[in-house]
Amino acid sequence: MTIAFEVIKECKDTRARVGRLYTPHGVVDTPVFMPVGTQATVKAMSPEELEEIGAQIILSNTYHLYLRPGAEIIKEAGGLHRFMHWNHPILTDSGGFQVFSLADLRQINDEGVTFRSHIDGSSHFLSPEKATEIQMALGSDIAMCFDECPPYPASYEQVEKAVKRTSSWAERCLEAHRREDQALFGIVQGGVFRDLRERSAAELTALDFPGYAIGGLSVGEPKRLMYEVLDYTVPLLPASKPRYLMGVGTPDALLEGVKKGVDMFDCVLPTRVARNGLALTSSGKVVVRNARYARDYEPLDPECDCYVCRNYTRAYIRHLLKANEILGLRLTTYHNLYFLIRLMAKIRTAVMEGYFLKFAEEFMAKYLEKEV
Ligand SMILES: CN(C)CCSCc1cc(N)cc2c(=O)[nH]c(N)nc12
Repeated sequence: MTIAFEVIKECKDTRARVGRLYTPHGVVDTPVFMPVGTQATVKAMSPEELEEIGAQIILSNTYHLYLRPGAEIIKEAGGLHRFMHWNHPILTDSGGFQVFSLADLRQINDEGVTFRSHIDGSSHFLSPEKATEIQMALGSDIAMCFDECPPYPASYEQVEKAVKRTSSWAERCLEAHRREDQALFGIVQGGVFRDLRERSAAELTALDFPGYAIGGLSVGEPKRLMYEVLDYTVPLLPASKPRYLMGVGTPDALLEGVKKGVDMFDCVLPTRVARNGLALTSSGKVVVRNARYARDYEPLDPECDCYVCRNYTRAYIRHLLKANEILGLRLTTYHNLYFLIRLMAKIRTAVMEGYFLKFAEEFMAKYLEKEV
């Protein structure tokens, strides 16, 4: 069995649950936030710092690694874990989303997708089989099916077509998948249309994947619409298998997602906003680049016990960011990742000890009390 999941504790007044995901590279306590390492690195962080922060599993991308350095090089290097010196679980996204969002799309048909590389304009073709082969070469613990994620908004017909393709491509990925030590997760599509979500979930759960992602959300739709879709989509997925909400998210969305029964999350937010000098704190967002912090000798978050908040001030980090010093990016990224990973640990404790709903309400009251 490449992957096993067990529910440890269910919340009595919400769908939240604490679980444990057993993978070839270690155990993951869920709910879990997965830092994104698109090009085989979580930007500005070393693997040792990720371990220090408490990262359990990271994400990487088929599309990017196929284009550069190429799956062959990573395979020759002994696989993605050896290549990037990360000896814990890795999940790779299939490239479906990136091809649609990054590449210069040439053609998409039932066979696959022809596109021009966003790096050098060279022409490429990705199919369910190829995306699966690349992930087998990378050797991630969890591979994702090659799916079609429609934009938002999208017409019913467009989303229906994407559901049909996603289901047919999922079967082809399953057919092509040959690695015993790698789990393949299905991705449910269906946009914001309930009947299409039901159809996609039914067709994918019939294929009996070891885990399921909810795709097609966090693509620009209003948050309340995402929550509405989650309310009726999560119950369609088997309770005994992990549920992964792709591309989410912010502290409020993580809490809502956990409340609605989601186990796994990924988002570029904490690393991306760090590069714009924005820190996540227990009282809300701190845009530490702002002049108001020039003489602020407090830590990014006075309530945070991370290495950065114990040793550096807002004034210093603001100086580094304004001076375009690399350490500024590193310190802000380190803190933002720690903040989200620590939030997930607090959530798991709250579910285990039966006060999750109270914890969520108190956290949100404080987090949104002011845009600092
Ligand atoms: C670094 N990230 C941008 C990539 C990781 S998560 C990407 C991602 C995000 C979102 N929102 C939806 C989807 C989706 O529907 N399908 C796939 N395959 N990936 C998705």
